[in-house]
Amino acid sequence: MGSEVPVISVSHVGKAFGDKQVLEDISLQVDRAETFGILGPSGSGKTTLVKLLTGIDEVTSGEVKVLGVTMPKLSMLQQIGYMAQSDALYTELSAKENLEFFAALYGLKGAERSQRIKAVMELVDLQEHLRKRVDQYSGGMKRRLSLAIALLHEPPLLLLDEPTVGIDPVLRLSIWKELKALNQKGTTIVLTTHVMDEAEKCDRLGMIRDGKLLAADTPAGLLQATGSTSIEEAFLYYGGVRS
Ligand SMILES: Nc1ncnc2c1ncn2[C@@H]1O[C@H](COP(=O)(O)OP(=O)(O)OP(=O)(O)O)[C@@H](O)[C@H]1O
Repeated sequence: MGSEVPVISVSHVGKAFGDKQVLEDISLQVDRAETFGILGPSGSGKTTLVKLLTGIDEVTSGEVKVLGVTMPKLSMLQQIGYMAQSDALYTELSAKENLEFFAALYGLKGAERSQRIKAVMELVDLQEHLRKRVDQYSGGMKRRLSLAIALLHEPPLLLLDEPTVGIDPVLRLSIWKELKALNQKGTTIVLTTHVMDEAEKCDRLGMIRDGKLLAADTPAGLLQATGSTSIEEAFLYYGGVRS
């Protein structure tokens, strides 16, 4: 494991929008098959960091590498399944048409395409709504369809921005079960969350506040470092409420 190129390598990354510094000197690595959770108060820079990892945005300083390749790099989209915070769906099309559009983008064809569409729709429990137009979907259904699209091409890296918002607890559990199964097969997962019991399921957590990475450690390591008995307490220790 030690000799492998890290799936994600972030070195001294800064990001500014105009004169507003949003991320400052962030360095971190995520290894293959890790689940890395990004925690931080609203506006602390989590989405900005995820967008730098996808290559949608570009760093102002420092460097982001995914699987050894300096980002942004368009061809790396094949390697990444990205679920944005606001759903990027064609609402006037059916779920099936949305999935087919993205499948084509990822070069999935024929039987493999049909089989993947079926598998991901079953996973998010939307198989009965495949032909429904997305503008008739509820908010939670749209989140689930977005997750299905991120998983469609079985990418080695999943970048999920608040993946389970608006998803009921039962389905959330089954989605986590699947994420963990993907993990065991070697998929690397980076996600942002506000849900503390989800944070506990991550192998490691990065605590961000005001654009700075204050700590990155296992949940147990963070509890120990902060003298906390819960991740929520550790989150508050790192400035979860005050900014
Ligand atoms: N394109 C942009 N132009 C200017 N400022 C931006 C832009 N994108 C993000 N920001 C600012 O960067 C800061 C961090 O935003 P970001 O969305 O990364 O936070 P977040 O931690 O994901 O928040 P939340 O938990 O509410 O989603 C905010 O102050 C936001 O206003």
